[in-house]
Amino acid sequence: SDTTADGDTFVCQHPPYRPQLISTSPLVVYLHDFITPEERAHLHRATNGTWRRSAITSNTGGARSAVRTSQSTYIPRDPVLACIEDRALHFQGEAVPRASLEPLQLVRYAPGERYSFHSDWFGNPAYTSPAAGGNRVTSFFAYLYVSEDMTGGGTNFPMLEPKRDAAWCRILDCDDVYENGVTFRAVEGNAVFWQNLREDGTGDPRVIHAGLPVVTGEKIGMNTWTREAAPWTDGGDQAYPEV
Ligand SMILES: O=C(O)CCC(=O)C(=O)O
Ligand SMILES: [Fe+2]
Repeated sequence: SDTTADGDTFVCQHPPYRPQLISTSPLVVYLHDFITPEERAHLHRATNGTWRRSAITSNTGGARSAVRTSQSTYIPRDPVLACIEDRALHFQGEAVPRASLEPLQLVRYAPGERYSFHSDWFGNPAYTSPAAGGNRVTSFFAYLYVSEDMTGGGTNFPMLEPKRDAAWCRILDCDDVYENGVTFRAVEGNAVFWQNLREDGTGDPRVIHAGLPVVTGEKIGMNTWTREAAPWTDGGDQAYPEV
């Protein structure tokens, strides 16, 4: 067991999360119960007072933009974050070094806030040198907190083939029109995993997506990005990039 900054005793126990294949090309996998209630509660508490207006490196070089109107924060790595990192690395086969994980980024949306269509991979080579970490190979976006009254706030992938079987409607927005592709509902504890880069290392345009506007309530999510290179030091406090 280990102790977090707020004095909790925490034992890293990976939940029996359940994967569902959404698409093989591009690879998109939905993960049920990826973040435990205890982890979510801890992360929610730890964000208290640390939120700042979100920035975007890929489009604006770290500037604030109307494209992304949410608030973001980074929590220094603690036993809870390290446990989630272990899970994300394990999911990708253990060969991925921890130092290729960007510091986990939390993002919070109030009513009217959103992240317009974007790719998580960088199109600008200025951000993908080996020293900068290379490009973002994969993304996990996890729903950490969704208030009871939250409406809107899905994660939309317009290029993915929609699923029409009603069995999917618990996790996908089945009211959406066919042309909009796939919209994941924000369901606490669940996560979406996808591959950003094609085999040749170029960014895959089929995984563009948006955090749709939250209409009522509040949504908090978390990005876990795995980079091509491994510039981040293992453990310890690090300089957090503006992304
Ligand atoms: O809020 C969402 O649903 C998606 C957020 C996102 O795509 C990002 O932060 O890169
Ligand atoms: Fe994104």
